[in-house]
Amino acid sequence: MSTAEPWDVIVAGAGLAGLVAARELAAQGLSVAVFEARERVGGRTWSCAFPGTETTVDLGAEWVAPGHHAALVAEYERYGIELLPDGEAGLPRTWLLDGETLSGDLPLDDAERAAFEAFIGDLVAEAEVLTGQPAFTSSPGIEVPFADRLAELPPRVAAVLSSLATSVMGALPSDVSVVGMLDDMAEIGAKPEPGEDGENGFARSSQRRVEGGVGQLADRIAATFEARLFLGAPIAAVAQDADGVEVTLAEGTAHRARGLVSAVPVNTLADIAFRPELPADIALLAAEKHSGQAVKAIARVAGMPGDAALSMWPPALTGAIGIGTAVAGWDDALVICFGLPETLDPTDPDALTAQLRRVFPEARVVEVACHDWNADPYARGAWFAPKPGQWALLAAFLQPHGRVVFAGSDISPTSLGYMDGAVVSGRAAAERIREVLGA
Ligand SMILES: Cc1cc2nc3c(=O)[nH]c(=O)nc-3n(C[C@H](O)[C@H](O)[C@H](O)COP(=O)(O)OP(=O)(O)OC[C@H]3O[C@@H](n4cnc5c(N)ncnc54)[C@H](O)[C@@H]3O)c2cc1C
Repeated sequence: MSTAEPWDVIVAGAGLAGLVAARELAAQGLSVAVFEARERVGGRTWSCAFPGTETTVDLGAEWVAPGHHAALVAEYERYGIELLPDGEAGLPRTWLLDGETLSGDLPLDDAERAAFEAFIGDLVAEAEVLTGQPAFTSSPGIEVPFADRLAELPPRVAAVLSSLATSVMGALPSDVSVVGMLDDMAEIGAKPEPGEDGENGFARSSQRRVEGGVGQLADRIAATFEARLFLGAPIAAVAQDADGVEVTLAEGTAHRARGLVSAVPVNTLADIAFRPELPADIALLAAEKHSGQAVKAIARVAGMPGDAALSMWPPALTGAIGIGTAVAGWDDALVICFGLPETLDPTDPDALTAQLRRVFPEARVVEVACHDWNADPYARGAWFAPKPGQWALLAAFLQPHGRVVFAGSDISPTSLGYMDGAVVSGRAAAERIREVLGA
C-alpha cells in the first residue's frame, strides 16, 4: 500500500464513522489519510478518569442498546471490549412534574395511563408507516414540532411525555420534529413499561454501558488500521476538480486524493468551504443546524442515593441517573446529569446542587466533570435531533457529491444520532466512495 500523496481517499474526521470508513477502505488495499481536527480520536465519544479517581467516565456517548445496536456491539466484540451488566434497569424513578414530586415508572392514574398508551400506540402505528419507506422520506403532517402533538393530552400525560422526549432528543419538544421521535420508536420500540428483558425503548432504562468507557473503541480502531492519521489537523476547504479533491487544512497545507469521505458532524459542515458548493438540502441543514443541544455532567454527589433516576418537567435537569457508589472508597454517588444549555450550567456545582435538592434535600455536588459539546467548534451540538422540516433534507447525504461522500451518525438511515449509526454509516460510506472511484 502506498502512503504517499495523492491518496486514494482522504477521510475528514476521526469519530467512529470516519475511523470505520478508513479501516474498511484500508482493508481493501486503498491508501487512506484521516485528518482529524482535535488532538484525539473518538469525536463525541470521550472517556476519561473522573477527577481524583481511576474511575472512567464518559463525557459524551455512554449507552449501548445491545438489542438494537448490532453493528456497534459487533465492533466491541471484535476488539474484546466488554459491556457492563445493566445496572440501570428498574432504578427507582422520581418525577418532578410542574412542581409536584411523584414516584414510579410512570406516575399516572388509570385514565392518564390509558391516554398515554393510546398516544404511544398512535405514534407506533405512524412509525410503522415510515418503516420500509426509502430512507428519510417525509409524509404530510410528520414534520411538525413534537410539542404540537402533546397539546390535546391531559396535562400530566403531556408533562411525562415532554420530559421523556426531551431526554431522548436532547432538545425541547417544541424544537424537534415529530419524525425524530417516530424514527426512534420505529427502531427501538416504544413500550410504556419495562418488558421482561428490562427493555424500555422510550425511557431508555435498560441500556448498557461499556467497561472502561466507550471511548476505547475509537482508540482501538485507530491503533489497528493501516491508514495515516493526522491529529490537530482541521480541514478548512475541500475543492474538487476533474482528477480528484484537494483538501486544505486550517494551517494552510494542501493534500490531494481521488475522493473524500466527509465524516464531520452536520453542525460543523458549514465551517468547511466546499467547491463546488454543497447540494442545496445539505447546505440548508448545515446552515440551520439540528436541535440536539443536551448538556451532560457527571457529578460526585454526597447525600443522594446512588441507585436513583430523576426526570423533570419543565426541565432544569432533563434527567439524572445515579450509578451507585461506583468509585471505590466513596460513600458518595456518581450521578450522570443531563440538561439543556438554557436551563443548566453543568460546570457549576452549586447550580447542579440546587436542582438535585428539589428532590433530594441532602444532595450536595462535590465535583463535576463535563465537556461543553455545544461550544466545541468540532461538534457544535450533542446528538442529532431534527428540527421540523429537516428530516427530508437528510436524503441528500446518501448521494455522492461528485467525489465526496458523507458519513456520520447525524445522517445515518439506521440508528440516527447513535454510535451505532456512526458505525453503520462509516461502512456504507466506504462502499459508496469505492463505487465513485471504481475501486
Ligand atoms: C453528551 C452526549 C451523549 C451521548 N450519548 C450517547 C449514548 O449514550 N449512546 C449513543 O449511542 N450515542 C450517544 N451520543 C451520540 C454519539 O456520541 C454520536 O452519535 C457518535 O459518537 C457520532 O459519531 P460520528 O463519527 O458520526 O461523529 P463525531 O464523533 O462527532 O466525529 C466527527 C469528527 O470530526 C472531527 N471534525 C469536525 N470538524 C472537522 C474538520 N473541519 N476537520 C477535521 N475534523 C473535523 C471532530 O473533531 C470529530 O472527531 C451522545 C452524544 C453526546 C454529545
